[in-house]
Amino acid sequence: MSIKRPIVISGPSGAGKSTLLKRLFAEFPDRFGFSVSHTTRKPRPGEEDGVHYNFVDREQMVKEVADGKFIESAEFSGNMYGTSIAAVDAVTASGRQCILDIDLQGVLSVKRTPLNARFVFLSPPSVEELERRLRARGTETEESLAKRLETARREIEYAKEHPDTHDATVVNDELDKAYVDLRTFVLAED
Ligand SMILES: Nc1ncnc2c1ncn2[C@@H]1O[C@H](COP(=O)(O)OP(=O)(O)OP(=O)(O)O)[C@@H](O)[C@H]1O
Repeated sequence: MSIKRPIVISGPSGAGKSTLLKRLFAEFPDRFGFSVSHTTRKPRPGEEDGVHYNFVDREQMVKEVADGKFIESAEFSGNMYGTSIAAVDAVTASGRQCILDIDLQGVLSVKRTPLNARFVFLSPPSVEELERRLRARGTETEESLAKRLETARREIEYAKEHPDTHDATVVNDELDKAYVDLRTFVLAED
Protein backbone atom coordinates (compact mmCIF):
# COMPACT_ATOMS: atom_id res chain seq x y z
CA MET A 1 0.00 0.00 0.00
CA SER A 2 1.41 3.38 -0.92
CA ILE A 3 1.84 6.04 1.72
CA LYS A 4 -0.93 8.59 1.72
CA ARG A 5 -0.63 12.36 1.54
CA PRO A 6 0.62 14.12 4.68
CA ILE A 7 -2.00 15.75 6.89
CA VAL A 8 -1.55 19.18 8.40
CA ILE A 9 -3.58 20.07 11.47
CA SER A 10 -3.63 23.70 12.48
CA GLY A 11 -5.68 25.86 14.75
CA PRO A 12 -5.25 28.25 17.64
CA SER A 13 -3.13 27.35 20.62
CA GLY A 14 -5.43 25.57 23.05
CA ALA A 15 -7.87 24.38 20.38
CA GLY A 16 -7.01 20.79 21.34
CA LYS A 17 -4.59 19.67 18.63
CA SER A 18 -2.28 17.77 21.00
CA THR A 19 -5.21 16.17 22.84
CA LEU A 20 -6.83 14.88 19.65
CA LEU A 21 -3.58 13.78 18.01
CA LYS A 22 -2.63 11.85 21.12
CA ARG A 23 -5.84 9.85 20.73
CA LEU A 24 -5.23 9.33 17.04
CA PHE A 25 -1.69 8.03 17.54
CA ALA A 26 -2.90 5.78 20.37
CA GLU A 27 -5.58 4.28 18.12
CA PHE A 28 -3.38 3.96 15.02
CA PRO A 29 0.24 3.61 16.18
CA ASP A 30 1.39 1.95 12.96
CA ARG A 31 -0.49 4.03 10.47
CA PHE A 32 0.36 7.61 11.43
CA GLY A 33 3.60 9.26 12.45
CA PHE A 34 4.11 12.70 13.95
CA SER A 35 6.47 15.20 12.37
CA VAL A 36 8.35 16.47 15.40
CA SER A 37 8.70 20.25 15.08
CA HIS A 38 11.55 22.35 16.35
CA THR A 39 10.93 25.16 18.81
CA THR A 40 12.95 27.64 20.80
CA ARG A 41 10.32 27.76 23.57
CA LYS A 42 10.95 26.00 26.85
CA PRO A 43 9.44 22.53 27.36
CA ARG A 44 6.23 22.33 29.41
CA PRO A 45 6.07 19.76 32.19
CA GLY A 46 5.69 16.32 30.61
CA GLU A 47 7.06 17.37 27.23
CA GLU A 48 9.96 15.28 25.99
CA ASP A 49 12.74 16.43 23.70
CA GLY A 50 12.54 14.62 20.36
CA VAL A 51 9.00 13.40 21.06
CA HIS A 52 6.75 16.45 21.41
CA TYR A 53 9.28 18.91 20.02
CA ASN A 54 12.94 19.18 19.26
CA PHE A 55 13.85 21.87 21.80
CA VAL A 56 16.67 24.00 20.45
CA ASP A 57 18.22 27.38 21.13
CA ARG A 58 17.56 30.29 18.86
CA GLU A 59 21.09 30.52 17.52
CA GLN A 60 21.05 26.90 16.34
CA MET A 61 17.61 27.21 14.79
CA VAL A 62 18.39 30.45 12.95
CA LYS A 63 21.45 28.77 11.47
CA GLU A 64 19.61 25.64 10.36
CA VAL A 65 16.82 27.70 8.79
CA ALA A 66 19.44 29.73 6.91
CA ASP A 67 21.05 26.47 5.78
CA GLY A 68 17.76 25.44 4.16
CA LYS A 69 17.00 22.58 6.52
CA PHE A 70 13.39 23.64 7.15
CA ILE A 71 10.19 23.23 5.14
CA GLU A 72 8.64 26.07 7.11
CA SER A 73 9.47 28.14 10.13
CA ALA A 74 7.74 31.00 11.87
CA GLU A 75 7.87 33.24 14.88
CA PHE A 76 4.94 32.76 17.25
CA SER A 77 4.37 34.30 20.68
CA GLY A 78 8.03 35.29 20.94
CA ASN A 79 9.43 31.88 19.98
CA MET A 80 10.50 30.21 16.76
CA TYR A 81 8.75 27.08 15.50
CA GLY A 82 9.45 25.05 12.39
CA THR A 83 9.29 21.77 10.52
CA SER A 84 12.61 20.36 9.39
CA ILE A 85 12.89 18.33 6.20
CA ALA A 86 14.45 15.59 8.36
CA ALA A 87 11.36 15.42 10.61
CA VAL A 88 9.06 14.62 7.68
CA ASP A 89 11.60 12.27 6.10
CA ALA A 90 11.86 10.31 9.35
CA VAL A 91 8.12 9.61 9.36
CA THR A 92 8.06 8.67 5.70
CA ALA A 93 11.04 6.35 6.20
CA SER A 94 9.08 4.54 8.94
CA GLY A 95 6.36 3.77 6.38
CA ARG A 96 3.74 5.88 8.15
CA GLN A 97 1.52 8.68 6.96
CA CYS A 98 2.94 11.98 8.21
CA ILE A 99 0.91 14.28 10.44
CA LEU A 100 2.09 17.83 11.02
CA ASP A 101 0.82 20.20 13.73
CA ILE A 102 1.67 23.69 12.55
CA ASP A 103 0.35 27.22 12.84
CA LEU A 104 -1.29 29.31 10.15
CA GLN A 105 1.95 30.87 8.90
CA GLY A 106 3.34 27.35 8.59
CA VAL A 107 0.27 26.24 6.66
CA LEU A 108 0.72 29.04 4.15
CA SER A 109 4.42 28.12 3.78
CA VAL A 110 3.72 24.40 3.37
CA LYS A 111 1.26 25.23 0.60
CA ARG A 112 4.17 26.65 -1.36
CA THR A 113 6.18 23.40 -1.05
CA PRO A 114 5.70 20.13 -2.96
CA LEU A 115 4.50 18.31 0.21
CA ASN A 116 0.99 17.94 -1.28
CA ALA A 117 -0.66 17.81 2.12
CA ARG A 118 -4.31 17.82 3.17
CA PHE A 119 -5.23 20.56 5.64
CA VAL A 120 -7.64 20.46 8.58
CA PHE A 121 -8.41 23.45 10.78
CA LEU A 122 -9.26 22.72 14.40
CA SER A 123 -11.38 25.48 15.85
CA PRO A 124 -12.41 26.06 19.45
CA PRO A 125 -16.18 26.57 19.92
CA SER A 126 -15.47 30.21 20.85
CA VAL A 127 -12.59 32.44 21.94
CA GLU A 128 -14.18 32.63 25.41
CA GLU A 129 -14.07 28.83 25.74
CA LEU A 130 -10.52 28.83 24.38
CA GLU A 131 -9.52 31.25 27.13
CA ARG A 132 -11.14 29.03 29.78
CA ARG A 133 -9.25 25.97 28.48
CA LEU A 134 -5.90 27.74 28.27
CA ARG A 135 -6.36 29.05 31.82
CA ALA A 136 -7.30 25.58 33.03
CA ARG A 137 -4.24 24.08 31.28
CA GLY A 138 -2.17 26.35 33.48
CA THR A 139 0.74 26.67 31.06
CA GLU A 140 0.52 30.36 30.22
CA THR A 141 1.47 33.64 31.83
CA GLU A 142 -1.03 36.50 31.46
CA GLU A 143 1.21 37.88 28.73
CA SER A 144 1.49 34.66 26.71
CA LEU A 145 -2.23 34.01 27.22
CA ALA A 146 -3.08 37.43 25.80
CA LYS A 147 -0.80 36.85 22.79
CA ARG A 148 -2.35 33.44 22.12
CA LEU A 149 -5.88 34.79 22.32
CA GLU A 150 -5.06 37.67 20.01
CA THR A 151 -3.47 35.27 17.50
CA ALA A 152 -6.47 32.93 17.88
CA ARG A 153 -8.89 35.71 16.95
CA ARG A 154 -6.82 36.47 13.85
CA GLU A 155 -6.55 32.82 12.83
CA ILE A 156 -10.28 32.16 13.25
CA GLU A 157 -11.03 35.31 11.25
CA TYR A 158 -8.57 34.27 8.53
CA ALA A 159 -10.07 30.78 8.30
CA LYS A 160 -13.55 32.31 7.90
CA GLU A 161 -12.42 34.73 5.23
CA HIS A 162 -10.28 32.16 3.37
CA PRO A 163 -12.26 28.91 3.57
CA ASP A 164 -10.17 27.43 0.74
CA THR A 165 -7.08 27.38 2.96
CA HIS A 166 -8.31 24.17 4.62
CA ASP A 167 -9.92 21.03 3.26
CA ALA A 168 -12.00 20.65 6.42
CA THR A 169 -12.80 22.36 9.69
CA VAL A 170 -13.39 20.46 12.92
CA VAL A 171 -14.93 22.33 15.85
CA ASN A 172 -13.65 21.00 19.15
CA ASP A 173 -16.69 21.52 21.35
CA GLU A 174 -17.42 18.07 22.73
CA LEU A 175 -14.14 16.11 22.64
CA ASP A 176 -15.53 12.70 21.57
CA LYS A 177 -17.46 14.27 18.71
CA ALA A 178 -14.43 16.28 17.58
CA TYR A 179 -12.34 13.12 17.61
CA VAL A 180 -14.82 11.27 15.39
CA ASP A 181 -14.83 14.21 12.96
CA LEU A 182 -11.04 14.41 12.86
CA ARG A 183 -10.70 10.64 12.50
CA THR A 184 -13.15 10.66 9.59
CA PHE A 185 -11.14 13.34 7.83
CA VAL A 186 -7.75 11.70 8.28
CA LEU A 187 -8.99 8.25 7.27
CA ALA A 188 -10.77 9.53 4.17
CA GLU A 189 -9.24 8.37 0.91
CA ASP A 190 -7.50 11.05 -1.08
N1 LIG B 1 -13.25 19.32 23.84
C1 LIG B 1 -12.61 19.75 24.92
N2 LIG B 1 -13.31 20.11 26.01
C2 LIG B 1 -12.68 20.59 27.10
N3 LIG B 1 -11.36 20.75 27.23
C3 LIG B 1 -10.60 20.41 26.17
C4 LIG B 1 -11.17 19.90 24.97
N4 LIG B 1 -10.18 19.66 24.09
C5 LIG B 1 -9.03 20.00 24.72
N5 LIG B 1 -9.27 20.44 25.98
C6 LIG B 1 -8.29 20.93 26.95
O1 LIG B 1 -7.88 22.20 26.46
C7 LIG B 1 -6.49 22.42 26.71
C8 LIG B 1 -5.79 22.73 25.39
O2 LIG B 1 -5.72 21.55 24.59
P1 LIG B 1 -4.33 21.15 23.87
O3 LIG B 1 -3.20 21.33 24.80
O4 LIG B 1 -4.58 19.82 23.26
O5 LIG B 1 -4.32 22.29 22.75
P2 LIG B 1 -3.29 22.55 21.54
O6 LIG B 1 -4.13 22.98 20.41
O7 LIG B 1 -2.43 21.36 21.37
O8 LIG B 1 -2.45 23.76 22.12
P3 LIG B 1 -0.92 24.25 21.76
O9 LIG B 1 -0.94 24.61 20.32
O10 LIG B 1 -0.73 25.43 22.68
O11 LIG B 1 -0.01 23.10 22.11
C9 LIG B 1 -5.95 21.16 27.38
O12 LIG B 1 -5.85 21.39 28.77
C10 LIG B 1 -7.01 20.11 27.05
O13 LIG B 1 -7.10 19.12 28.05
